[in-house]
Formats: sequence, structure tokens, C-alpha cells
Amino acid sequence: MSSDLTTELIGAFRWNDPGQNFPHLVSDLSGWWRSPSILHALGPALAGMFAAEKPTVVVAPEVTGFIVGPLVAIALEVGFVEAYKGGHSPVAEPMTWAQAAPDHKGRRLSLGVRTRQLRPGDRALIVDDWITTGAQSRALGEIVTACGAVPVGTAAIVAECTPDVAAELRVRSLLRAEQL
Ligand SMILES: O=P(O)(O)OC[C@H]1O[C@H](OP(=O)(O)OP(=O)(O)O)[C@H](O)[C@@H]1O
Ligand SMILES: Nc1ncnc2[nH]cnc12
Repeated sequence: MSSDLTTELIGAFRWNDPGQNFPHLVSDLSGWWRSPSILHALGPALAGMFAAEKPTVVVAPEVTGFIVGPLVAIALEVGFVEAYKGGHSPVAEPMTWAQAAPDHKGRRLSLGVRTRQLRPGDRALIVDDWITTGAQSRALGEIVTACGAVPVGTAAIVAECTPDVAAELRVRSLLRAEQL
């Protein structure tokens, strides 16, 4: 990745204090989406880390994955499949679901993808903004496999996971959380 993009990502990122006895700072990624040069460079930078694996589709979870995933899909010249988090209005067609382990907020989310959008033989690149426990990415890998497709790895802007999780999920990232 170009050092320009690293520098821009670090400069446009904020840790915010929500106050009201909230116990920790929260990440504010809005500066990344507001920057034309970051928005322009992100897709090619993330796609470039996995181009050799020849993905045929990008899968990413709501809600921030719906920003980052299509940028990567455009750069790879492949399509995009959205993964929904359960608990809101049902999607009115057959879905493949997986329950995630507790994530970075302690939630056990159900993640679901429209089954017809992942095909046997697809090589699916999972894309997300940030990987901490890896729970959501792992659940997406299970869905991809259940649909007969192959997960080729996880491309993230920020990795905050252990080396074991990074190896298991084949996480490649532009930044480590310690840089922010
Ligand atoms: O590695 P994990 O512990 O699974 O955490 C990573 C996930 O958490 C965030 O989503 P979150 O639902 O918190 O926020 P968002 O809906 O704003 O994307 C992030 O976008 C990843 O999807
Ligand atoms: N957006 C995010 N996703 C996952 N883990 C985080 N830790 C801090 N911000 C995060």
C-alpha cells in the first residue's frame, strides 16, 4: 500500500469520547468516507492484497461493510453480495444464516446472505472495515462455505485481531489498530 494512504487514514481517523459514563472511546471512521482521495484509493488498496487469489465476488456485512465492500468489488471488477445482521425486518427470500461467536461488543449476531447470490465455484473475498475478534468474518466464511463457494480471505482496513485469528481467517489489512 502507498504510505500516502496510510498517512491519510491515520490523519482522518478519530477516537471519540461519547461521555455519559461510557467506558471506552469509540472509533470514528467518518473522516475516511468524507475524504475524496481516501475513498478513491481504498478499493484498489484492499483489492490489491488479494488480486492473486482471483476472487469472483465480494461479501461484506452491514453496515460499514456496505461502504467498503462495493469499493473493493469495483476495483476487482466483480460483484458484491450484502450480508445482513439478524433482528430487523426479514429478507423475503431464502437466506443462508450463521450465528457468530461473541463479537467486539459482546453480541452474538446472526449473519445472513441471500442464498442465490453465492454460487458453487465462487471465490469469495470477505471485506470489512475492522476485524477485532473475527467473529463476524468467521460467520461469513461459514455462510460462504455452506453455499458451496470458497472463502479466499478477509480484507480489512484495520486489524485488531490476534495473530491466530489473522492466520485462521487469512486477514490482510492496511493498518493495525495500534497505529490509530
Ligand atoms: O471482529 P469482530 O469482533 O466481529 O468485529 C468486527 C465487526 O464489528 C464492526 O461492525 P459493527 O456491527 O460493530 O458496526 P457497524 O454496523 O457500524 O459496521 C465491524 O464493521 C465488523 O463488521
Ligand atoms: N468499528 C469497529 N469494529 C470492530 N472493532 C472495533 N473496535 C473499535 N472500533 C471497532
